[in-house]
Amino acid sequence: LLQPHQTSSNKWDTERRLGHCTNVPRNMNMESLQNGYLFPEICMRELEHNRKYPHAKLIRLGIGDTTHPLPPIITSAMAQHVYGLSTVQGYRGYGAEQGNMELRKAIAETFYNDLGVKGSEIFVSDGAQCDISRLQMLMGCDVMMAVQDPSFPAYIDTGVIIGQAGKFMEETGKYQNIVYMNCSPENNFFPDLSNTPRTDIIFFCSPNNPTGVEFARANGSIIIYDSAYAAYITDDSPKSIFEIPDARQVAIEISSFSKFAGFTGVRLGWTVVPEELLYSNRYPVIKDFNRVVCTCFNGASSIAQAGGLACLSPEGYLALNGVIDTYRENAKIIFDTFASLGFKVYGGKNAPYIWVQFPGLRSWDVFAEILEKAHVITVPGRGFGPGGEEFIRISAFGDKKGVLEASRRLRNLFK
Ligand SMILES: Cc1ncc(COP(=O)(O)O)c(CN[C@@H](CCC[C@H](N)C(=O)O)C(=O)O)c1O
Repeated sequence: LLQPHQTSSNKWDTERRLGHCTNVPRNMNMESLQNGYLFPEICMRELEHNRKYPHAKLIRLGIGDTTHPLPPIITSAMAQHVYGLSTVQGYRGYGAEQGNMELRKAIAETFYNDLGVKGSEIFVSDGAQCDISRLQMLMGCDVMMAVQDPSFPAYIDTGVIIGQAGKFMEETGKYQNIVYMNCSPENNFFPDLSNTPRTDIIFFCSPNNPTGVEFARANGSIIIYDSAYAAYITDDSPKSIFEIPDARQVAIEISSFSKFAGFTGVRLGWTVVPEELLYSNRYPVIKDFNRVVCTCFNGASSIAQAGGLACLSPEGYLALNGVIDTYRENAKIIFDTFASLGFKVYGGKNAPYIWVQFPGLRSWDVFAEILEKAHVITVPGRGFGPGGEEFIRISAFGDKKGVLEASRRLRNLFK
C-alpha cells in the first residue's frame, strides 16, 4: 500500500517537473471569484500604461482614494499619541476590540445624535471594507443576499468567498443565489422593491429611500447600510438609515473615516449594530457581532483612533468639511464637463463620483480609450456589476489642478 507521503510514479514525475505541491484542497469559493478584484486590476492597467507612456502625465480619477493632506490638528493628535507610546505613562497595549469608548461615544454624538444610537452599539474598526468581511462572516454561508447592481464589488465578492453564492453565470455576469437589484437612470438608481424577491440580507449604499426599511421589515430581512459617503450628501436624503423609523429593528450601518476624513491609508471605520436587531430565534445580532469582533479582530490601531477623536473635535470636523467642499467642487467640474459635451451624467451631488453613460459601448473599452488618448484613469462601470455596463465612474478625489487638466483633456477627446 502506498504510504500517505508516497505517491504513484506519475506524481513523482509531476513533482520533479513542476515542483512540490501540498495535499490541501483549494477553497472552491475562491475558485468561483471572477478575475481579480476590481481595484487592483485598475492599478495593473495603470502600470501597463506607465510602461507604454513613461512621460505621460497620468491623472488618477479612478480609485476613490483621497488626495488632500490631513489637517494638522489631526496629524498632531496622532503624533502626540505616538510620542506617548515611548513613555511609561503614555504607553498603551491592546485596546478594547470594540474600540476606545471615548471614540465610540464621539461617533454616536457626531453622527447619530438624537437617533438613539449608543456608544455601546458602535464597533470601531479598521475600515468599512473590513467590516463588510466581518459581517459576511457573521451572517455565514446559508443566507441569501440582495445587492444593488451596480454597487461596490466587495459586497458580492465577500459573499462569494464566504460561500453564499451559487455558480457564476457567464451569460448574465451574475452569481446564482444572489439577487441583483438593478439600479439605472430609469429607476433613479434605486431598485423597484415591489419586484424584488425576499432575501435574508440586503446591502444598500444609497441615501434616498425610506421604503427600504419597510421592505426589510415586511420580509424579515436585515439591511446592511453602507454610509461611507454620507458626508457628501447635499440634499435632504437621510445620512443614516437610523433616521428612518423602525430601522433599528432591521438595519446594521457601516461607515468609514476614509472619505470624510481622508483616512484611506490610516484605516478607521465603524459598524452600528442596534440592540433591538434580532435573528429569527430572537437572539440579538449585536452579541454575535461582538463575538466575531473579539475573536477575529484585535481592535483598530490606537494611533488611528487618536486621529479619529481629533477628526470629531469641533476644530477637526470644521477643517474636514473644508476638504470635503474642495472634493465637491471637483465633482461639479467633472459633472459640468461631461454635461457640456452632451453626455447623460449622474451623481456628483450626494457622492464624490460622477457616473457617465456611453450607450451601446462596453465600459472597459471606454475606460481604455480615455486612458490611451487622455491619460486619465477612470473606473469602468462593469466593474461594479452587469448593471454598470455602458457607464464610466470618475472620482472627484483628485487634486484641483489635475481635475481641471483632466477636464481639458476630456473636452478635447469628446468634442
Ligand atoms: C461604498 C464603499 N464602502 C466602503 C468602501 C471602503 O471603505 P474603507 O476605506 O475600507 O473604510 C468603499 C471604498 N471604495 C473606493 C476605494 C476602493 C479601493 C480600496 N482598495 C477597496 O478595494 O475598497 C472606491 O470605490 O474607489 C466604498 O466605495
